[in-house]
Amino acid sequence: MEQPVQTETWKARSLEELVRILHQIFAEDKVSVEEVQALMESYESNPEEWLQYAKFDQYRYTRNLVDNGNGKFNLMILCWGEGHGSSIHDHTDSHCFMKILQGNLKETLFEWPEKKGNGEMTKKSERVLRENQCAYINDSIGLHRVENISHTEPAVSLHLYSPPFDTCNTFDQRTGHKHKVTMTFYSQFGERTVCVTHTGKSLVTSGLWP
Ligand SMILES: N[C@@H](CS(=O)O)C(=O)O
Ligand SMILES: [Fe+2]
Repeated sequence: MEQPVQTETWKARSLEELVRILHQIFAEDKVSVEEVQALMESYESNPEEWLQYAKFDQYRYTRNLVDNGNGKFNLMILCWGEGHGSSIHDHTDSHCFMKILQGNLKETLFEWPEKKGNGEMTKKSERVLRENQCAYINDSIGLHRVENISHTEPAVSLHLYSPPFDTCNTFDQRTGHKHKVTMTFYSQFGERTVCVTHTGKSLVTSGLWP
């Protein structure tokens, strides 16, 4: 992704329109991070448009696929119950955009641990993302953990990953040790998915749960 000479300013008036413009943008050879971020921020969250994808779990955050971006990106809605959060993780060399559709999410940034490190991970910064804000992260910026710290309000976020990926690393905050994990979808296109392995074992995994 690169910065073009001129960045177009789009306004997405609905989730459907947002998806349509994203397809247009990602059909080009070069995609501007700033353009995608501004476009995602321009969409004013309307729950009527995304409620069909927002499926919550009582215990952990869920990942719900909205669109597979013609193979170029994955667009998904993440549902965070009160107190739900992710482990510290990377993004497998992809670009990650995260827009808040409802509530607030706290994002804590961490430095990559030393190769031979064996100690507490270094916190770089933290911030609270509010409704309609769109954040961006990639592996060169660092690692993060995302949390809904509210005890009373659920939170919903819209994530775009390009290129799509389904494995990443989670990190132990005390030791910096990493662990490769596979992520799955709790639902796809509004339908609940049940993941079954070749041995018939049902995978309860969906997100990067601590
Ligand atoms: N990257 C995480 C969500 S987050 O905590 O940024 C995921 O795709 O599950
Ligand atoms: Fe993330």
